[in-house]
Amino acid sequence: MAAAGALAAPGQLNLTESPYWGSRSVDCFEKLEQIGEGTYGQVYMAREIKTGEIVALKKIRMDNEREGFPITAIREIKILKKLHHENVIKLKEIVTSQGPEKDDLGKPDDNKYKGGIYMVFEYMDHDLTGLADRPGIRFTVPQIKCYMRQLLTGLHYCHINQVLHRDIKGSNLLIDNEGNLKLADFGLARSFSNEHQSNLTNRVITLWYRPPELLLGSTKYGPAVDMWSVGCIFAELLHGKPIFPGKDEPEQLNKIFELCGAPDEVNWPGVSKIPWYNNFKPTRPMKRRLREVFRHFDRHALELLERMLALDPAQRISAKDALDAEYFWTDPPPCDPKSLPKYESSHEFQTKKKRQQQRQHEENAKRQKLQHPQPHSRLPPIQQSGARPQMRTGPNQSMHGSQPPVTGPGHYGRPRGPPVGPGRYPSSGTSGGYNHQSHGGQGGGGYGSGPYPPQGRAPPYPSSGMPGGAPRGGGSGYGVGAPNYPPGGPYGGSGAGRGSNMMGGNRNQQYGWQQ
Ligand SMILES: Nc1ncnc2c1ncn2[C@@H]1O[C@H](COP(=O)(O)OP(=O)(O)OP(=O)(O)O)[C@@H](O)[C@H]1O
Repeated sequence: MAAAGALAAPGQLNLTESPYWGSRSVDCFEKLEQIGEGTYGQVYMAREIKTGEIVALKKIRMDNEREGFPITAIREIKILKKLHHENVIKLKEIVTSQGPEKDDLGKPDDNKYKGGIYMVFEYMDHDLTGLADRPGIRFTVPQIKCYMRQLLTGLHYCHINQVLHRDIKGSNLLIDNEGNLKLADFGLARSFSNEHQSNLTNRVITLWYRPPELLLGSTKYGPAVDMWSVGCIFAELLHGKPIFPGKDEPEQLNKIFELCGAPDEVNWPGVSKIPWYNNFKPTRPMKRRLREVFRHFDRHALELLERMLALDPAQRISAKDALDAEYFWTDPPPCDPKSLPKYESSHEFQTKKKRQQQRQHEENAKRQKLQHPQPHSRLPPIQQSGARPQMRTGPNQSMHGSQPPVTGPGHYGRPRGPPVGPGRYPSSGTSGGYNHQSHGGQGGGGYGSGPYPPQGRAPPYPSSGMPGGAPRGGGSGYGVGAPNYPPGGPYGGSGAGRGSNMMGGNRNQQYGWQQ
């Protein structure tokens, strides 16, 4: 049974501690390269000197000394010490650095005299975002089923152990070269209780994966919030690009309503009592269009997606029930993780960096060209007496005088920053709308134009993208019936929040979800 491996009685947590916890120095490890840059610190690939084992070291950022040890790190350590499952990242130990830390060249770094704390994790070769960003990657249906099943199994384990992850997204799903997928980054996770629902913050989960109940201001919520994010990832795997790439909270809600319909007391009993419902409820009817927009998906995939993307969290499918869905039990079956192809490591940080370097390189080449103009190699050379068009001037120029196209800004092009708040989100340009229909003159999806909730308890959403200022024409841009995305189409290969998509090279690529 798919779910069997995940089952563990609630409360049955392994609390055995490693004898090493906190007692060893980071000098027991040799840093090899940086593989991640998160909100809460850098992540390095490192080798344990004694054993040669490769691990990931996550440095806990202690920028703000006065606030002491960051609460996110305390939570992450506390929770990970309890969770032991093959689809949850393993925290092996905590190590410290006492005195001056060394910089990348091995010299003491003057700014780092305070000492540091590192979490030592098992090393994973990829994160899903980085893997999917590799050129030429194309996930097959059995592969998608395999990843989805592992994601759901890991999440089911968290949920029965009363842990909400609260930041499910591609870069937090780590994959090794044995095809194992593990949930990582429990910095926003927390325990919950089914009996006593206490108030929790609604400013969690990266915007594109954040469910409507949080966007509407709910502070009493449960595992269903993670299942919404899983639905977004599932749809992204099938569709080939993010389905709700909002640039701020109002736009995010608009995108959700355009696809999933507007919430009301009929489809979501109790919605009108959610704090910000009146501020954000659409002023015009919006039908649920998921089945229509994604009609090219496999029937069982669509059925499952419908249940993951239920607006009402009470009606949203649980991880356990999702594992029992027909989708996983009909042909083609999920593949064996071990049969998955092995790739050189790819983390979002590295793919972003490579893209940045490529862009830099192109800019330099352009600058060089401006300084030393040369005839355009694609145009017939201007005939000058005795002059021959210059061809290659250096190793950085291709035969044709042009560089391979860059697929827009880095994938998940949002700046790093707190996982909540507009600064973190893609700053622009994901407008577009469904490509087979226009919601003539909708001007932003018809939110009520009433006053926005005041700051404080109310949504601190910026006014951009709100009624009047909301992005016109939506922005979801679902390629109905067409699994590949023509360049310059409504999604315009670049300029969007993320140039390429989570699940494969770029937007023009075709994915293996069609049978
Ligand atoms: N165990 C690991 N093995 C390999 N790579 C890892 C590991 N843990 C983290 N990474 C890489 O580092 C990145 C950042 O890690 P993580 O998400 O834990 O940090 P964070 O500071 O919480 O980041 P964020 O701001 O995205 O929430 C991941 O996306 C992944 O690419």
